[in-house]
Amino acid sequence: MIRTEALARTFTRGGTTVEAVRGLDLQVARGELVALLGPNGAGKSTTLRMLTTLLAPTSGRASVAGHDVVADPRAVRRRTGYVGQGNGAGHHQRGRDELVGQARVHGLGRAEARRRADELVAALDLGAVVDRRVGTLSGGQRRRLDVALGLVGAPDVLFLDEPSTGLDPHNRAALQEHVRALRSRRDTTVVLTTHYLDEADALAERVVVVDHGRVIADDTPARLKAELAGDRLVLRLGDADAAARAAGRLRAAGAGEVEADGAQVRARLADAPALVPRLLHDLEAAGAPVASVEVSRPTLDDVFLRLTGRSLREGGAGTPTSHEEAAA
Ligand SMILES: Nc1ncnc2c1ncn2[C@@H]1O[C@H](COP(=O)(O)OP(=O)(O)OP(=O)(O)O)[C@@H](O)[C@H]1O
Repeated sequence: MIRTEALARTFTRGGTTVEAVRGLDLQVARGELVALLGPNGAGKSTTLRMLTTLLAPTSGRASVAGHDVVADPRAVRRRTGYVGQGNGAGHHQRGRDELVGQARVHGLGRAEARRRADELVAALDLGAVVDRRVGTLSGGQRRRLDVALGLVGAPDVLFLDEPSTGLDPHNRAALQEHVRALRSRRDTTVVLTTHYLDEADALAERVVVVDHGRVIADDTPARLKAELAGDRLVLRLGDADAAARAAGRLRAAGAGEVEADGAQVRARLADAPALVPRLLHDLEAAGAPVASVEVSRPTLDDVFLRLTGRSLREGGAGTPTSHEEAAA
C-alpha cells in the first residue's frame, strides 16, 4: 500500500543544508498500522508530508495506494487522509460544514458525507462544539476536529502526525478506539507518528524507528523490546562485597549494563523472570543471599534509548517543529 525507495529530502536555509530524510526504504502492506518513532527532527513529519504530496522529494521514489506521489499526486490525495501537526480547519467555518465538505472532496455522496460526519462527531465527542465557528474552539477541541477531518473521507490510507498531542486522556482513548475500529471495519492502512510510546505500543503492530532521516529499526513492539532492551533487574544484597560477587555472576550469565552501587546491583538481562530463580539459588549457595529483587519489563523508551542514546521522554517531546499545511 505504501512503498518508498531511497526517499530523500534536503532543505537549504541560510546557506546550510539539512538532510531531513536520507534514503528511506519503507514498505507498508494494506491494513497494517505502523508507528513512526524518532526524536525531534528525525524526519518523521517530512516523510509524511512527502507521502501525502504536500512536499516534493529531492530524490528517490514513493508510491501510495499504487500511485506515484510525484507523477500522480491527485490520485494519492483521493485515497489518503492526513492529520498534520497544525490546524487544518478554516477559522470562520463551522466544524460540521468543514467535515461534510472534506468528505465530499473525497467523493462521498451528500447523505453518506453527513452520516460519516455524525459518526465522527459522536466518536470524538464533538457534539457540543461542532456547530460553532472553528476559531472559537479550544486547542483540544480543534485537535479533535482536525483528526475528524483526516478520517471523514473514509480514506484507504491514513497518515496521522502526532494525533494525540494536546488531547486529554479520555479523548486519546476515544481516538485510539476509533482508529482500531477503522482498521477492523475497513482495513484502513494507518501510519502515525507519536511521542506517546505507550500509544505506539498499544496501537501499532509494527514500529519503525527513524533517526537522522534513516530507518534504524523496524519490527513489532514485542520483538524490539525483547531483542534490543531486555528486562531491567535490581538486586539488593547484604553488603557491597556480596553485591560485587552478584555483579560477577550476572556478567557471567550474559547480563549487560551491570552496575554495582553499594549493596545494590543493577543489570539488563533478556528473559529475567525465567533466569532469576536460578540466579537467587546460586547466590545463596555462594554465600551472597539476595534480600530483595525487582524485575521490570522493558518499554519502548528503553528500546529508543538503546538505539539512539537518547530518551524520547527527555527529548522535549511534543513540541512541534513545523507548522503543517491544511489537511489534504
Ligand atoms: N521547511 C523546512 N525548512 C528547513 N528545514 C526544515 C523544514 N522542515 C523541516 N526541516 C528540518 O528537517 C529536519 C526534520 O524535520 P521533521 O519535522 O521532519 O522532524 P520530525 O521527526 O517530524 O520532528 P518532531 O518530532 O519534532 O516533529 C529538522 O532538522 C527540521 O529542522
